[in-house]
Amino acid sequence: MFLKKITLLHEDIPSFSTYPFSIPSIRKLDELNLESNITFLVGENGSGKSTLLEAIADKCGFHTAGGGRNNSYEVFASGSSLSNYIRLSWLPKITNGFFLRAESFYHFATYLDEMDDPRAYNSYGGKSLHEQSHGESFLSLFLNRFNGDAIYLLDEPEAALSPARQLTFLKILHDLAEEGNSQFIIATHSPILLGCPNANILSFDNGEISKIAYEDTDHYQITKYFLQHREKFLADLLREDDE
Ligand SMILES: Nc1ncnc2c1ncn2[C@@H]1O[C@H](COP(=O)(O)OP(=O)(O)OP(=O)(O)O)[C@@H](O)[C@H]1O
Repeated sequence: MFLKKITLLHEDIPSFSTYPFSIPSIRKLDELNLESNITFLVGENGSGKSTLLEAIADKCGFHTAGGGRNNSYEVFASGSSLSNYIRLSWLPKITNGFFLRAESFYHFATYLDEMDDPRAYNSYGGKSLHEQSHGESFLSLFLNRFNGDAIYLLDEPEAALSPARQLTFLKILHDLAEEGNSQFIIATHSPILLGCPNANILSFDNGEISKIAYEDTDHYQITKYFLQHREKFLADLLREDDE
């Protein structure tokens, strides 16, 4: 592990009534201890996961639209100033890593193409990411670019992956974390990825960031109930809509 703790510098914050400090989970943040090579961030849409992940990426010097330290390209800038108000505690400090933002990965692929140098693709499966399907390009990144002694910040990596490929990714993740000495912080809605062994799950729900067991997440409970009681679940859901 490398990144051990994230601290919100409360005393420096001008106002808690504007974004990003108005987000309940961020407002209540004090110190967040990371205890595993894999930390998942879960929570309802809009609960603050991406905001925190992007601030960590910015603080690491990664491009906030996606990429590593050496990737500099023109695309929308970071939307929040949270990175100016957090402290990252490392032991040891590393600078190698990557920020994957599913929603802007297209721009990263274009940036590689515009370098107009075949060597640019070496870490991404040997050919343009635009010539690979969305899911294939994600897996190329995970398989070729990700290796040891690095921190990877991933925002919804499951976005392009079929359930089978999510399992492939889970295996890559597990092996890199166990044997490759890589650290991952991953915002996800995937009940498959969340099942990765030896991971810590942090919930952003209920206005705070707190540790949660896999079986207590909505992702696990709703998916399990849906699969086990699909007909009843749908009947109840659709009846509610009709009322
Ligand atoms: N640039 C911005 N300016 C103002 N508010 C913003 C901005 N970006 C996000 N927000 C708000 O901050 C809140 C947290 O957004 P964030 O993207 O961090 O949520 P999230 O937990 O990652 O959600 P999701 O699961 O949908 O990706 C949301 O209510 C969102 O509307």
